[in-house]
Amino acid sequence: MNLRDSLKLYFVMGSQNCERSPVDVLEEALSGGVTMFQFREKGNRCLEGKPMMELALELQHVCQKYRVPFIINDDVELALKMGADGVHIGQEDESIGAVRKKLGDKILGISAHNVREAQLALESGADYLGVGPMFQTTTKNDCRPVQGPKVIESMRKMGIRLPVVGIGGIHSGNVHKVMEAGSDGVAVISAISKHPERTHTLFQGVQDSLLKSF
Ligand SMILES: Cc1ncc(COP(=O)(O)OP(=O)(O)O)c(N)n1
Ligand SMILES: Cc1ncsc1CCOP(=O)(O)O
Ligand SMILES: [Mg+2]
Repeated sequence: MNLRDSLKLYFVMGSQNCERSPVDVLEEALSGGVTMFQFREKGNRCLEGKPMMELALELQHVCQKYRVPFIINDDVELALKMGADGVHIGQEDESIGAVRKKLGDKILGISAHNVREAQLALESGADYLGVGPMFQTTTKNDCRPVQGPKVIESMRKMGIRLPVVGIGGIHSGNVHKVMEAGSDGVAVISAISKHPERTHTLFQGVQDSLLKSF
């Protein structure tokens, strides 16, 4: 699968986001249509040290079973140590160019909140952009103000063709707005971690929007 297709339904999750076993949640999500996974063990009640590493390895194993890319949030050294498929970093994390050098040809995702950040990420070697927050979310404490799907529209208008996923407050009722703005897919935490059975409706929403755009 190429990267644009892998980004259709991108599940981001850590144990702090789950009300049940994260391994079971991921397994259900993957069987429900998730196309890419990011391990984001961060915030209140998150695991550290050996328990974090053990969980990461278990989740990586599940992704390998479903042949879905396994991405690590923030921690480039952990990603290299584990042989993960890539890393996602934000504007407050390590410099994009330095991370690209360390990663070689592994997948590098960058958070972008506006056209300028998107352009810089593109020039520094990003493979895809995570753009948000699209809508109000309570999942990330230090979230930037809501940008809305319009920011993806403006990136496209300015000629940025890099694969893009919208993130933040996305659920099956608003996924079409993100896709109609020109996104290749959506990245979600709570819409799946709290309700893995809704994965099908989200995936269907992405597929319907892609079909309509042809
Ligand atoms: C796909 C995707 N997009 C954006 C983010 C947010 O990254 P960042 O701004 O670095 O914030 P944290 O997730 O590290 O808190 C993401 N993780 N994934
Ligand atoms: C990690 C992240 N980055 C921007 S918003 C967000 C949280 C997304 O969580 P949810 O899908 O539950 O709104
Ligand atoms: Mg980060």
